[in-house]
Amino acid sequence: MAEKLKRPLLLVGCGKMGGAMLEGWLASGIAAAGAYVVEPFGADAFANRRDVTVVSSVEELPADLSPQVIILAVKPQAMSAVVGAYAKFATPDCLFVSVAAGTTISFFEAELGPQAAIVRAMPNTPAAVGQGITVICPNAKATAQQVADADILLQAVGETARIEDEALMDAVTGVSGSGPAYVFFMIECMAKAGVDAGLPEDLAARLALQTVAGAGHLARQSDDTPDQLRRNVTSPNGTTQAALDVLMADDGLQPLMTKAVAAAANRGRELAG
Ligand SMILES: NC(=O)C1=CN([C@@H]2O[C@H](COP(=O)(O)OP(=O)(O)OC[C@H]3O[C@@H](n4cnc5c(N)ncnc54)[C@H](OP(=O)(O)O)[C@@H]3O)[C@@H](O)[C@H]2O)C=CC1
Ligand SMILES: O=C(O)[C@@H]1CCC=N1
Repeated sequence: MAEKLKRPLLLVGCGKMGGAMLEGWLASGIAAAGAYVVEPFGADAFANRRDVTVVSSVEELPADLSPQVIILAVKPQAMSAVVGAYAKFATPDCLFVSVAAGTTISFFEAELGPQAAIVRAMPNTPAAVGQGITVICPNAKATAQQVADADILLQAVGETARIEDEALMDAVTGVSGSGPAYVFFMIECMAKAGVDAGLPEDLAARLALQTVAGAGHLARQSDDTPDQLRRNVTSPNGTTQAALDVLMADDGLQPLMTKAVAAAANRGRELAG
């Protein structure tokens, strides 16, 4: 780990996404200056962890706390009730990173003040094991150093990409933010299909999980494209071809996936209010 934050990070909301990122940050050592967590009913998984202080409200934070980065990871629907209490931290040397789906940079500028440095980010839960991908989009007040800080922080839990057009964030959410759920569902579907084809449940579950994990690993390691890797499995007129004739039919997986991603992106736009 080359770079570490010089001042503490403050995580607001330590649920599934905030907790996944914090797990990754602690493992990477990036929060060497300490991490503070605000979580109303406590964050048991982090209560006794070194360098982590968990409090249940903003009022319980040390009066002299000067976080380098504040990560806002509460539900989009809760954000307007929560974020105002953090406006006191909105000085030029404090960066706000929001991971909330749909919630726009202009919303945060209105809540935190026009001087606030903000990065809107869309991570995903594989961050917990350092395998996430996060797309970031900064506002005009975020300095190059602060954007670099956000990048360092999020690279500690996986890959990052940057976009300038905030409107693309909803499509990003539809592909990678929500995407792990589609893959987990595919594991479930493959296992169920195996049981339907006569396999014992535990073997079907194991085959489905390792096949998805192994294929993902191969796709990443290989110089071949996913398309070529698919062809490598597909013997002419063999078993895979029979299955792909179903999955690649006009009403197969592609139109379904396009519809699913569009539904997620549309929901993101709705959450913007
Ligand atoms: N889950 C995911 O895969 C991803 C989620 N996101 C985004 O991350 C954000 C969090 O989602 P997710 O982790 O799934 O949701 P969770 O409900 O698991 O986490 C939100 C947490 O915030 C807590 N909270 C509520 N009010 C406050 C408050 N006033 N101060 C501090 N914490 C508070 C909640 O506590 P309590 O439950 O007690 O109310 C909860 O633990 C959302 O905005 C979502 O869009 C982005 C990418 C992926
Ligand atoms: O389902 C949601 O709204 C959040 C955003 C992306 C993943 N989970």
